[in-house]
Amino acid sequence: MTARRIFGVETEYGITCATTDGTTMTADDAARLLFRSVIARGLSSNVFLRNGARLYLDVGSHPEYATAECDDVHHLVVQDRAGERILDELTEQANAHLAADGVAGTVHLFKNNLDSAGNSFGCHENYLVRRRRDFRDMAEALVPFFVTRQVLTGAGHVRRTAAGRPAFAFSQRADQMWDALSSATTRSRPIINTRDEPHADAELYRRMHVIVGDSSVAETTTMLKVGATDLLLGMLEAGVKVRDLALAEPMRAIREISHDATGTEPVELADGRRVSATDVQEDLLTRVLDFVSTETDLTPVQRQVLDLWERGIQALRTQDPTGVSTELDWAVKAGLLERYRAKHNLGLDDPRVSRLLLAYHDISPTRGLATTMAERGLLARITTDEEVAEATTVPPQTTRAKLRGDFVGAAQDRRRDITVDWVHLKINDANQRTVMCKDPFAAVDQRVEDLMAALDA
Ligand SMILES: Nc1ncnc2c1ncn2[C@@H]1O[C@H](COP(=O)(O)OP(=O)(O)OP(=O)(O)O)[C@@H](O)[C@H]1O
Ligand SMILES: [Mg+2]
Repeated sequence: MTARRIFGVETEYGITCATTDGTTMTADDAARLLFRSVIARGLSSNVFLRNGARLYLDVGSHPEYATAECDDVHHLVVQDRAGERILDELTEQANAHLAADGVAGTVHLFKNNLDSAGNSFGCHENYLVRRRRDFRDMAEALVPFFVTRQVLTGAGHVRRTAAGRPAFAFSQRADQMWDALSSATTRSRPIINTRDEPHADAELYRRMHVIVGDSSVAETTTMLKVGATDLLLGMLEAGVKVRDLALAEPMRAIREISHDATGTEPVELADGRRVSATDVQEDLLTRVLDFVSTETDLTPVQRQVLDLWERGIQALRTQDPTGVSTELDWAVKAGLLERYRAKHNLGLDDPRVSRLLLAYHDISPTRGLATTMAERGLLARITTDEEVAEATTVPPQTTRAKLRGDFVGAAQDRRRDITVDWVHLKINDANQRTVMCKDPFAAVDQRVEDLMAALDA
């Protein structure tokens, strides 16, 4: 019933270079410095790594890490954290360069979605779905879920109201979205990007590309974000219809819901009913629970997802975040904010408060807050440092990522020139041998073994 699915998460990171000697360094310069060693190794700022992931610097200055394909939410969380470690290592190298050049500055990388100038960058989720004629219906049925899930998985944000006052909001991303469904990412920034690029056998599959999410710092928030979406998708793919939750104005609702820090103010549905984001989430969770009620082999992480989904709704119902205060980013941040402001008697718009909240997103274990908070029991973890460290070089073992990662690793070890993307593996020599891996579920492939053998030739 809950079929195996492929997922991957792309994270764009915010970058700044804080200098203390009056010199300035733009985000572009900092990003180029960050990628110096990547380019030196592979002659490109767009590389696939031996853990199967993609690391690149697109136009603009946001370094991006796209995890390899996973078929288990726990693995995905581990791979996503591995991306942070890889980028943190690059940050340390960049800082060592600066120090060697006598520049009094520090590069910071942030896992968030807004820079100080208000530019937005994303965290995209990818879900493999079977190709079917009613893809658009399914995507539309998911819109109310994506508009409302920010009350559980939003990163938390201090925004400015129209009157210029600071106020707590659920999401950094909600104000930046312009469309429910569209095939253009940059122009209209839709919730679901419907561009048809499956990175797989196009006759069988589509890749659902979700753009609306906030980047998550808490591992449990990533888990819930992807895990709940996966379960709901499974239910829709099995034929359960969700038609009665369509929103009257999704893009208006997404903003109103983000701005209502209680999660309980109603928004209007297409049928005229008025329900809150919490109501919608509770309704969807009830349907999913009903759908999986006869399921005997839910994975441990699926059970954790359902449990956290339920406790998140409970926290909103009771207006008491205690039960999720180490697991959901917005609640973790609200607690952090509360403690700090009580101690120092500061307003929400005090620059020290802004710096504190930003430090929650700083991926550095030394400069950022997350590592210490986890050590003090203020931030939940579901991975171990060992698992994450291993995932920086070892691909997921049960998907196509294994083929790619092993191929990249073998080529790196033998200093062979190759070209790789999500589907293709190619040796750049006179023969130009290429293998196409169109099945993202396949972790074993004789053709790839032959190709790896050809690396030794
Ligand atoms: N068939 C698939 N189904 C679901 N996810 C996939 C599939 N193939 C690859 N992925 C995941 O999709 C993500 C693709 O990342 P990438 O940044 O290359 O995205 P893109 O949308 O193709 O390109 P871009 O970001 O450059 O517009 C990765 O996280 C990868 O693991
Ligand atoms: Mg991308």
